[in-house]
Amino acid sequence: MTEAEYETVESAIRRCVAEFYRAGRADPLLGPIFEAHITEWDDHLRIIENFWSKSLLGTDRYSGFPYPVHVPMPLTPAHMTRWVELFTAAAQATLPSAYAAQAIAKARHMGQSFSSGLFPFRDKDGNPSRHPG
Ligand code: HEM
Repeated sequence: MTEAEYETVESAIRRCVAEFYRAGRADPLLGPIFEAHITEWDDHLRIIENFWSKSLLGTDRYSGFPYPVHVPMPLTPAHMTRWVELFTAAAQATLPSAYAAQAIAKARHMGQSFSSGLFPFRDKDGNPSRHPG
């Protein structure tokens, strides 16, 4: 990949993250959780850009562990579904199509794997839940 191609994808990632959080902060379900947990927005956006840079371009800019930060948040399966929906729309609107497909597949997979950790029980209707019964 040339330097110019690489920078094209990096700048698309920046647009993707900005668009995702523009929509996410305005979303009635996700917005309050973002606002409650994120105080340093510039730092957070850099971390998320670095996460996608590593995922899509194989850079070494991210070295964290995303799952544990989500455990204390009051998340439900509906939050995960909405997150993946908004991310899918942002990725399709901003990333070159092959990268959008790769990012969306990664987000869906992480959504499933977070959910299996966060919602190990079934509620009375048989839906995944954080609590038994
Ligand atoms: C597939 C779904 C998700 C993915 C791929 C994802 C990805 C990430 C990543 C990579 C980080 C950075 C972790 C770090 O600091 O190293 C993060 C942090 C965060 N995520 Fe998610 N996330 C997902 C779902 C959600 C949902 C549903 C919410 C709720 C609105 C959420 C809210 C947050 C917040 C508030 C932080 C910052 C936490 C902190 O710095 O203390 N995420 N996420």
